[in-house]
Formats: sequence, C-alpha cells, structure tokens
Amino acid sequence: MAQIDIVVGSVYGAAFLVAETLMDELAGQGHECSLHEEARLEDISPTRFLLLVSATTGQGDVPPNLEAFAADLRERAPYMKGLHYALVAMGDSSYEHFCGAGRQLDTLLLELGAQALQPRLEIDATVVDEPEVVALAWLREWQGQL
Ligand SMILES: Cc1cc2nc3c(=O)[nH]c(=O)nc-3n(C[C@H](O)[C@H](O)[C@H](O)COP(=O)(O)O)c2cc1C
Repeated sequence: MAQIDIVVGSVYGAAFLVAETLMDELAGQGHECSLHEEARLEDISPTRFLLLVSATTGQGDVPPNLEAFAADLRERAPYMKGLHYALVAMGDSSYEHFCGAGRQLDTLLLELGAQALQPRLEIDATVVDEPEVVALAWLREWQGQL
C-alpha cells in the first residue's frame, strides 16, 4: 500500500470536496493518506505519492492556502527526482487563464524532476456540476498503479 500526501488549494470548497472524496477512496483501498490544507515543501517526499488538487483564483492564480507551497517550489527549487504525482486542476473556462494554478504547479513539478503518473485532470466548472464525481472516475482508472 502507498503513503499518499494530498495537497489541496481551495477558496470556496469545491477543490477541498474533491480532495476529501479522493482521500476517502484511497483510504478505503488501504492506502495511508494525509491531507494538507496549508502545505509546505516539508509535507511531501519522494518516498510518498503526491496527489495535488488545486482550484484557480484571481487571474490564473494559486489559492491563498497553497501560495506558500507554490512559493517553496519556485524559490527553493528542490530537486524532485523520484517524486511521483498526479494533479487535478480546477477552473472555469470563462476566465482567460483556465486552470492557471494547476497548470503552473504541474509545470513546476515537472521542471523540478518529479514524474506525473497520469496526465493532469482539468475540470471546468462551466460544464461539470459535481467535480468530485469526475475526479473519482479519473482516480479509479489508474489507482491500481499505486
Ligand atoms: C474570484 C474568482 C476567480 C477565479 N479565477 C479563475 C481563473 O483565473 N481561471 C480559472 O480557470 N478559474 C477561475 N475561477 C474558477 C474556480 O477556480 C473554480 O470555480 C473552482 O472550481 C473553484 O474551486 P474552490 O471552490 O475550491 O475555490 C475563479 C473563481 C473565482 C470565484
């Protein structure tokens, strides 16, 4: 069974609900999960799997509760080879920078040497009413690889 860090960035709660839903599923499969709502770099490790769920705020910005984590990645630029992760980017396609936060974080992780186990899931609030349902279906496609 895997040890999994779930890092969430949410303003109004939708991304948080997605993160909780995925955590319940993974814990139900026997994985050991920790949910980080005010994550810092120290909360993740190449010895564990990272599941990142981020809404977007402002003009393509990372939610405030994930700013410190994003700044850690940018400013401390840790070498992340060996870290495997998957990422759910949430946004609204009526904004110019669709899923800007999730896309930024995905790019940063890849630049730092981390490896995406799956292509990023992008959820558009203009077409999806229940993002947790979409995210759960996505997780079930690949969770056997954990
Ligand atoms: C003030 C505000 C700004 C937003 N800015 C963006 C944006 O720049 N790009 C985007 O794709 N979505 C944007 N969104 C949409 C949210 O990311 C989307 O609704 C998301 O599901 C919200 O998740 P949350 O409830 O966890 O905060 C914005 C929403 C609000 C309310």
